[in-house]
Amino acid sequence: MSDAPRGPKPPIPVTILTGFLGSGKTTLLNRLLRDPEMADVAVIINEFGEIGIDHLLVERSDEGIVELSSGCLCCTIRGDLISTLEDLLRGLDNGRVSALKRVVIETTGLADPAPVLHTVMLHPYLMLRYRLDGVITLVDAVNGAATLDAHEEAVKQVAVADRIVFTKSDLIDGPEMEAGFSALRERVASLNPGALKLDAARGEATATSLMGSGLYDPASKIPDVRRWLNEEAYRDRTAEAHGHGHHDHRSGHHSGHHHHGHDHGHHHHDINRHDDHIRAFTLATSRPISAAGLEMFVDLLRSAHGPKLLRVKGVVQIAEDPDRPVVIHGVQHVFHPPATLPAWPDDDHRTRLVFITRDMPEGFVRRMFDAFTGGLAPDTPDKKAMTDNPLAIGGFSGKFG
Ligand SMILES: Nc1nc2c(ncn2[C@@H]2O[C@H](COP(=O)(O)OP(=O)(O)OP(=O)(O)O)[C@@H](O)[C@H]2O)c(=O)[nH]1
Repeated sequence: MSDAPRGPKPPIPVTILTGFLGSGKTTLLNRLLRDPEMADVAVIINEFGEIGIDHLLVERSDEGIVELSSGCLCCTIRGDLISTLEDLLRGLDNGRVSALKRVVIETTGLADPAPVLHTVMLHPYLMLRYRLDGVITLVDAVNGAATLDAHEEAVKQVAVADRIVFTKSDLIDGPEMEAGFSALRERVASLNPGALKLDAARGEATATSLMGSGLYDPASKIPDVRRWLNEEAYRDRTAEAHGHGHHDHRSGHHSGHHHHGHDHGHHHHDINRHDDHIRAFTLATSRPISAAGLEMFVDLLRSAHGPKLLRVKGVVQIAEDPDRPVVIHGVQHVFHPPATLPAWPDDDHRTRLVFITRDMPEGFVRRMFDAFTGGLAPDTPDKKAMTDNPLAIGGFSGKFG
């Protein structure tokens, strides 16, 4: 009965909002929900987290979906996340929900964000209708360092992010706190060089800057691979690590030598710091890989090393079809089905991948990729041996996980 075109509808982008307990997720959401940009966006929050949103609700509804005066839809998770996402689709399909531009899912503070991502990306039906756009992670400017020290999940939340928002920086007062915050920003940047960093107190955490961090910006026809990967940031970090010093992007703070923080870092001498397990690096090569080789590389990464992969994204040049790049996008062992772009967005046709890993060294990933592009170093096992037994690779001493 409707005039709507038949055939599959384009997938709805999903944004994950994460951040440790009390990092300010509800506060930020409350502010975002007043933004006209958030019209036709559905926000899914946990029952526990809804206190701060209550005063925005214009009506209650039995379905658990309410429309705010800004046009934003708000749902609380009544059953599980899957049924909430299905309810939204049902509402859209039967016209009860007039439009659904995007879904934002607020995760509980303690959570490892991966299971939420898995719910969306591995569900056979939901993955056809929803697509992961990006992950926003909130980091408390005052308590963030202690949280990163104490909780591995917090480190993971930072590592998987596309956008990082520093909250409560308005509470930073005096040189000691300034130094602590400066060290925290430095630490977050080395955990995740590519994510855009925003400061809530400076008004930077707007709907426009937070949403649409994925490759497919509905506003632009040509995917902005450069912006999405931001691999320059990874290279800058590597250069800094080799002694080029760092520049502080926050205006008025150029000293840059605060970050030793001996008096704040109780865990300074703790060799087991969670951060030390994390590596952020890029892999770029002008050697194309066969379609089958890429599939095996991704399969091997995912099946044997999934828990060690926090985030992987990039574009890959395929030997059989070098003019159309394949997009790779994975969070731990969950990968989006590879998508083929109609053309390269610019003159750079090299394979470019960015990785954030835990206990998986750069050299290991590089050798594994090289094995599938035929660029094997003479002293490494050949790719047959590797696919037969991925543990045979030199320098790797992990176990299947
Ligand atoms: N000064 C200041 N306080 C903030 C800011 N953001 C949040 N808060 C306060 O921090 C506390 C926790 O904020 P919430 O927004 O409830 O944090 P949350 O991440 O939703 O917390 P959980 O749902 O418990 O995980 C509240 O008292 C907020 O008022 C900020 O940018 N500046």
